[in-house]
Amino acid sequence: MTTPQSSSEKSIRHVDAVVIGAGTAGHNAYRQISKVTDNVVIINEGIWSTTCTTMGCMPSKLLIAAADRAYHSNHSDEFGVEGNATINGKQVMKRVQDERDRFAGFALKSVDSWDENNKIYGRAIFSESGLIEAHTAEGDTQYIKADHIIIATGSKPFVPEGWKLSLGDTLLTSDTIFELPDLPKSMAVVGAGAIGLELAQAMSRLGVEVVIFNRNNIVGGLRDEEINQKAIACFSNELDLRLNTTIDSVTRDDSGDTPQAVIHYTDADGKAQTWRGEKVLAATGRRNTLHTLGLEHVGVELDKSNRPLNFNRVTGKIEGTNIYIVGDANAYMPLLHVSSNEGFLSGKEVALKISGRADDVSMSEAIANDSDSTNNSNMLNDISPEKSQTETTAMAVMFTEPQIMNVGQSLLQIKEKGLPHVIGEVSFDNQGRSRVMGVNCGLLRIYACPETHLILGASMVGPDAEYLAHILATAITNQVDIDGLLASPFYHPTILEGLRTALRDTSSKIKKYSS
Ligand SMILES: Cc1cc2nc3c(=O)[nH]c(=O)nc-3n(C[C@H](O)[C@H](O)[C@H](O)COP(=O)(O)OP(=O)(O)OC[C@H]3O[C@@H](n4cnc5c(N)ncnc54)[C@H](O)[C@@H]3O)c2cc1C
Ligand SMILES: NC(=O)c1ccc[n+]([C@@H]2O[C@H](COP(=O)([O-])OP(=O)(O)OC[C@H]3O[C@@H](n4cnc5c(N)ncnc54)[C@H](O)[C@@H]3O)[C@@H](O)[C@H]2O)c1
Repeated sequence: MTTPQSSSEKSIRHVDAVVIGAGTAGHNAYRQISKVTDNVVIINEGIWSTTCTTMGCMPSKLLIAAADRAYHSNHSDEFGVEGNATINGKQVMKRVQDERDRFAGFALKSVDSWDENNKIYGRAIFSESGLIEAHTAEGDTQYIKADHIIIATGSKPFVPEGWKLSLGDTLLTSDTIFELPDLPKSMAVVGAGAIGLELAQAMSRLGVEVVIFNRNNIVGGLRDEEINQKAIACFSNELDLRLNTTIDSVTRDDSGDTPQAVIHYTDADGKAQTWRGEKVLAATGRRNTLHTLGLEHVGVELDKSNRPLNFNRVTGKIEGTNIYIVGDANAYMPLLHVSSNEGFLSGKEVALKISGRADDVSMSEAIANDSDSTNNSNMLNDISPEKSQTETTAMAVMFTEPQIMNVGQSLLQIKEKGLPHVIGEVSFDNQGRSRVMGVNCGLLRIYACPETHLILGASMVGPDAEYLAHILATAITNQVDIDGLLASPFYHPTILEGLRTALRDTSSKIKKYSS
């Protein structure tokens, strides 16, 4: 519906709901709302195929898949299998791009099926009057008034100031690295977080000369120093990790045949050093863009880290407003499954409100009856009326080798809160199946409450960490205690038997604590 405004000559479109951002969170929210109304708009600048499929989770895992093939072909001598794999960089990148485009195609097919009248290609901001202004690529501005607003604007790579200008096209971010037509000869990866570790190891395994710089002595953002030290030890077996370094300046040298990136840095011993090579990957974090949206005009306050205040961690709703902020945009847990769940739940809640069913249908019933909700069933406990609303159990996995995983509360959080806890652990250095498979480097630590015997959290570097993460997150979510987990069968010989050893260690420490 379009209402002409005589005073300002503006044409204001009044909609039931607007979704800003067409990534995973925005797609999920839009799909739910469009089930109950056609009077919904989704505004998006840039790609419509989602960060995860196009420049995030999927292309990074495709690159890692190629890298692991290469690495194991060349590093199986101890098994009596000698190999000398040739890496065809162009074919590596072609498969990454072809498969990535296939995944992106599914997302775009869904977008194509949406009513063209409901899609606006442009950038949204809030005006002083509280209207949403959509600035389109053609230079038009559309004015929108919405009864419900879902902000799903994601995050962008953070690049230190001046680097783009100094490094030009020798600088890569996760937005550009998957577009390379071939593998570079050498690369500095700045940042040893999730993106830095995953991509540095993949590139190194594909024969690129890689060094990783990190400003502190922490890899993968680990908050348990023992796991951190173990991770550093495991990765140092194959990666050139330069931790505790300060990048003083970056420049570019165009004097030779190929442009060279140059990094001047101070190493861990305080010595001035220089690195030269073909590319620099800035993996120095991602930032949301909430501060650029004019949210102050609609009563949303942000903290120093650009996170919304008065925020419901389950649905993303800003209390006292009709606004939801979901996915990477709220900067609380910038992970795919969280973006997906938050987009779905906010969209579902808005759909129930629009259809006037919010009061008579509980969210759990709505989800149980929803054919799209299979991925979101873990949220049922969080939002059923019988239980108070709680946050999703935190879970993160890094797809390095060995993998890193964290679930529940970190050791740092537990200590800061002063919670009573014991720590049970297992080393994977000599664990049976890990040794059989030649993947024996790792450590798992489980933090448990000695009073309730419940798991508070866990951290691990080691093989199959992705599966252990899911088991432990399920136990935390469903409040299965240590004995409950130990009562489950563990097949022999599996890497998961390591989990049983850690649980037994936790159990014996609980007994000692209590006696
Ligand atoms: C290299 C890499 C690897 C990753 N690997 C994993 C992984 O293995 N597992 C995992 O769980 N997570 C992973 N992630 C994180 C995951 O990709 C994100 O958490 C997820 O994609 C965020 O989805 P979203 O919907 O919040 O945002 P996005 O998908 O980024 O969507 C936001 C959309 O909003 C648009 N937009 C922004 N501002 C505006 C505006 N003002 N107006 C209109 N539109 C706007 C953007 O252009 C974009 O289209 C990875 C990320 C990267 C970069
Ligand atoms: N497997 C996964 O789930 C996965 C994979 C990739 C990315 N992600 C998501 O993407 C987010 C962003 O990842 P990221 O790795 O870019 O960010 P991050 O915040 O995890 O890590 C950034 C790292 O860069 C370092 N750093 C920052 N500035 C630096 C500087 N000037 N010099 C040296 N080091 C510097 C930091 O100390 C930190 O170790 C993650 O938090 C995660 O949510 C998830």
